[in-house]
Amino acid sequence: MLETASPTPVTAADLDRAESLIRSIPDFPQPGVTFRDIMPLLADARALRDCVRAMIAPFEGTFDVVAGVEARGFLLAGAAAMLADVGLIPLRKAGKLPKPAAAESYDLEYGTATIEATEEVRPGLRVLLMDDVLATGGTLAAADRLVRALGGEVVGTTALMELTALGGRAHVPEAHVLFRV
Ligand SMILES: O=P(O)(O)OC[C@H]1O[C@H](OP(=O)(O)OP(=O)(O)O)[C@H](O)[C@@H]1O
Ligand SMILES: Nc1ncnc2[nH]cnc12
Repeated sequence: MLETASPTPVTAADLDRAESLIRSIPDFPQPGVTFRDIMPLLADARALRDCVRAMIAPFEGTFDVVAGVEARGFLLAGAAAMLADVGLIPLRKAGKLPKPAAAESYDLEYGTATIEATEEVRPGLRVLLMDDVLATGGTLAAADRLVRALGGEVVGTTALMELTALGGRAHVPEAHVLFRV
């Protein structure tokens, strides 16, 4: 049985506890940005497990792989792939993959970036996209384009938290998120 099918569901209280472990750092990485630091949450076994289970629960049985966006998305996607007993596809920042099959560029809250994927994203592969933060939505929208450009099927998008003031949901309207700040 998959871990996500555990008879003990993740409760609202579990998620409140996990959310309390997200640290807000003012003016990082630049003045005016409040950085939402998930390191305390990741360091807590119960919070990490509860969050990953809740992030993938709505999609159980619908995906062949989890694709995580470098770097923080890797941490959650790796844990999710193990829980769901599926493979992991890292979507890497430009220049890291020796043999990229496709690339997509996008704007960030603080800068611009390009992500790349390998040919392991094959036509018809059912992919669950995963990241820590939905901010402007540029990253997850680019990840969606990237997977589709290689013929993959995006079955869903899941993030730990949404920074609502940045309006990213307009770019990924179906995204499943645990926390809204
Ligand atoms: O919705 P968006 O505006 O696109 O922003 C969200 C992205 O920004 C952060 O990544 P970042 O590029 O800072 O990289 P990191 O994970 O390597 O820290 C975060 O981990 C998301 O991937
Ligand atoms: N404010 C923020 N905090 C943490 N991660 C982010 N990614 C984009 N914006 C972010």
